Amino acid sequence: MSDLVDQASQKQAALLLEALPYMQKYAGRTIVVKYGGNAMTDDQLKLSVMRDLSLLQTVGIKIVLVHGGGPAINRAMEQANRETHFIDGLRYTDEADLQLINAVLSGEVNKSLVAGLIKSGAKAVGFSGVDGSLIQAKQRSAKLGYVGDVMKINPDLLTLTLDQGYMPVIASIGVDSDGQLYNINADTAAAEIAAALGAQSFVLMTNVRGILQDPTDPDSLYRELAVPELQALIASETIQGGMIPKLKAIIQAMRAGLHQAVILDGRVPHALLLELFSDRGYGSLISD
Ligand SMILES: Nc1ncnc2c1ncn2[C@@H]1O[C@H](COP(=O)(O)OP(=O)(O)O)[C@@H](O)[C@H]1O
Ligand SMILES: CC(=O)N[C@@H](CCC(=O)OP(=O)(O)O)C(=O)O
Repeated sequence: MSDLVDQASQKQAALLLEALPYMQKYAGRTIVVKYGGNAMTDDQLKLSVMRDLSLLQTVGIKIVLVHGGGPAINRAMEQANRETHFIDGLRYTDEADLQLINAVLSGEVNKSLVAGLIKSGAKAVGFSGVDGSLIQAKQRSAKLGYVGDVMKINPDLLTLTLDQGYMPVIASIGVDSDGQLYNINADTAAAEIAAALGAQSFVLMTNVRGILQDPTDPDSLYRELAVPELQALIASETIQGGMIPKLKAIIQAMRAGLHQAVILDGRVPHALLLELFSDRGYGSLISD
């Protein structure tokens, strides 16, 4: 064996050994991962994220994957010649939009992720928040149409599938007791699910390194923050756009008992593994 191969194998073994205590720390625990539409930039990258999730399942971590799909919805709306507008970061949703959004999120995006997980050797099952009344919702306000607020999470279907060794993959569509569906922001849905399951950690994969002091400077990353600091950042308007619902969802989930959340760049290969399995951390770590 050449020296080069030998050195490379040594490095690989060292990395595995470094990861071991973290694998042990999370084994048997639940981690809720929110995979944002803006991090699903191409099929290759999506598959690489599914491989990482498959590895986490293989080492005994119970993963619940909640996904968005904003850009895929935008494309479908454009193709259908429908106008999109957002109010405070939430998409106004009329009856026809709701049908299309449900088809894109619960159909196209959900099944492509489940297929990617199966291709990566994982056991995965996809459903939306409608199935098993997982996400019980109500209308947020008339001015947003069929946008929902989460009233309650019914975790039965999640515990059932996790106990059978499957990874549940969830589209953020909710339902009320009359069977009316609602479009729900995926960050909010994921945070509510993390709180309801008493998850060990809640990881949000997006298209920035984490929470930035200056949104135009990737090097201005906050590595660690606590909830009161998040509130101050929102109040000072350092946080804008799509980052606002993320932080509000984390604050809400922490009030409901979540202890740890992480925001990281899901477009960086293996960011999830680097975050969970090394001392260095990777994105912004938020503690209660
Ligand atoms: N202080 C900040 N730090 C990081 N991102 C920020 C900040 N303020 C605003 N943002 C914006 O929030 C976006 C992430 O939210 P969003 O586009 O909704 O992502 P996703 O599709 O993953 O949910 C970033 O791309 C960035 O433009
Ligand atoms: C009410 C509302 O705005 N729902 C979102 C649901 C999808 C989502 O949140 O996707 P990302 O995580 O990729 O942004 C929407 O219609 O875009």
